[in-house]
Amino acid sequence: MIKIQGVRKQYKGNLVLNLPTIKIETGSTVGIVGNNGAGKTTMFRVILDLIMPNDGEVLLKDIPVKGKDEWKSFTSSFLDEGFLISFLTPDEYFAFVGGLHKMSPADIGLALQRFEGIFNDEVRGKEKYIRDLSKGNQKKIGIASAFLGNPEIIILDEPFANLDPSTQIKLKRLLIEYRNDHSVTYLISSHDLTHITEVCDRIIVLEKGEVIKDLHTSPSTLTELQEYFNNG
Ligand SMILES: Nc1ncnc2c1ncn2[C@@H]1O[C@H](COP(=O)(O)OP(=O)(O)OP(=O)(O)O)[C@@H](O)[C@H]1O
Repeated sequence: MIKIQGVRKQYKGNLVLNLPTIKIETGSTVGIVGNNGAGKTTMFRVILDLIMPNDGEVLLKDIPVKGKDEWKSFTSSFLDEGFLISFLTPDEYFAFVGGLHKMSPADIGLALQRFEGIFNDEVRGKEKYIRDLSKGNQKKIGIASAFLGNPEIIILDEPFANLDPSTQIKLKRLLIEYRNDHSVTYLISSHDLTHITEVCDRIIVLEKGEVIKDLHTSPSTLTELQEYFNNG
């Protein structure tokens, strides 16, 4: 269970996030949508204790993220390329992240097998540094790394952005298949309403830091979201 309790974040007096109590059940897949500047990334950064809220708190499996470390062993994320180590090759980076989870090279290889289709022979076994890869391939490395170590909570900020259409479809399938095989809670932001409604069972719409809608996905959700953003 993820509990977000009255989180507010201000920058220079501007309130950019003003969340009510939000409870996210274990095993659910929650999509966060909203126009540019709505507060999606800020929300993820607060959840991951990368920035401090002015008010409120976040608990992951009842552990407050602020001041505790225990939640880090079951929570993983990829928000942006800043998470990568650009002077490593992809394999060196996977070894580094896998090492943090005490995974053997064989276990890392096994865990990455499900990403082979997504990597499309452009990521593993290459002697190129991450900094020299395309934005899309960098994103693939970050997303794949977030799945190392069997995390229980995975937070992905705009995972479909910068990926080619076939990779987006493969990623969508992978997210669903992984969820079917493992007990995982996802928090995923996206500007792609079709992908997000296909993958998520609950969708939260943010606007100027406020929750505008909190929907359980149904056959009418995509139309409802399209109408909402059409009128925005
Ligand atoms: N470090 C910062 N200093 C000042 N303002 C910030 C800072 N970080 C974020 N903001 C502001 O907070 C608001 C929310 O930004 P955030 O990046 O969370 O939005 P977002 O929904 O992720 O947007 P996008 O879809 O463009 O990625 C924006 O108005 C942004 O300018």
